[in-house]
Amino acid sequence: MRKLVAGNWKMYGLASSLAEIEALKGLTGEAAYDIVVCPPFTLIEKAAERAKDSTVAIGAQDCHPQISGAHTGDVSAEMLVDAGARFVILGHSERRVFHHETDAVVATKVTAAHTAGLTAIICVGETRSERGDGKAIEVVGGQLRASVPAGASSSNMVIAYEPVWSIGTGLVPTIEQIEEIHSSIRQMLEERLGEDGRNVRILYGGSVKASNAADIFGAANVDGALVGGASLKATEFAGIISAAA
Ligand SMILES: O=C(CO)COP(=O)(O)O
Repeated sequence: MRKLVAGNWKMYGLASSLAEIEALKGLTGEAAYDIVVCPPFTLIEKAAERAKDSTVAIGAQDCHPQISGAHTGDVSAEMLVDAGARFVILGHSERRVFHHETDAVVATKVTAAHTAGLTAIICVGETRSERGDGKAIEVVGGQLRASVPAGASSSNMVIAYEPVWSIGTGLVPTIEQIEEIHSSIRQMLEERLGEDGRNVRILYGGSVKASNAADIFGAANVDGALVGGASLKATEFAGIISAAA
């Protein structure tokens, strides 16, 4: 499967950071992979202009479940499309923790994203204590079943497995642990979507760097990466992308 490497800039990035996108455009000659950059809302339109006519796609990091309304400070999926986004990250653990987003809320947002024509990157992942209790597969399975709405398919959904304990910590699961979870996600997708479940890309996220990307991409059922910190530096991110070729 063609790999997808997505960068999640989180709450980092000013207009001056857009030079990173120029650097990535130079990489896309062979295009053996898809590249997505998800800057903060404020940079989406400018980022989309910079990425125009290249294979770098732009994504957002959240959207509101409704198409419009009296929701001060929120941004709808339709607005993201209007600004030039094609992807949106939904259900990231930082949204689940700091904004109390439940699986049900995530599912509603995914439906809103699909209605607007966006591809949703749906994040799931266990905490350190859940893994310690031997519940990683159960937790990830529960999140997946409840966060993926009707109408989701391989053409409008990507799954990102991001163990919470690995995000920003430098701790990375073993390849066996990654394969175990990714294969259970694949199985659930096939149960849910039939044959199309085989075509859904499953990304790994959590402390991915240029130095560990090749090993991670070599794991079974790993179809790319969702990269936080290392996506902020073009040379490091380019190293990760090259490992996907
Ligand atoms: O949360 C992440 C991507 O969404 C991962 O972050 P890091 O790559 O910084 O660990």
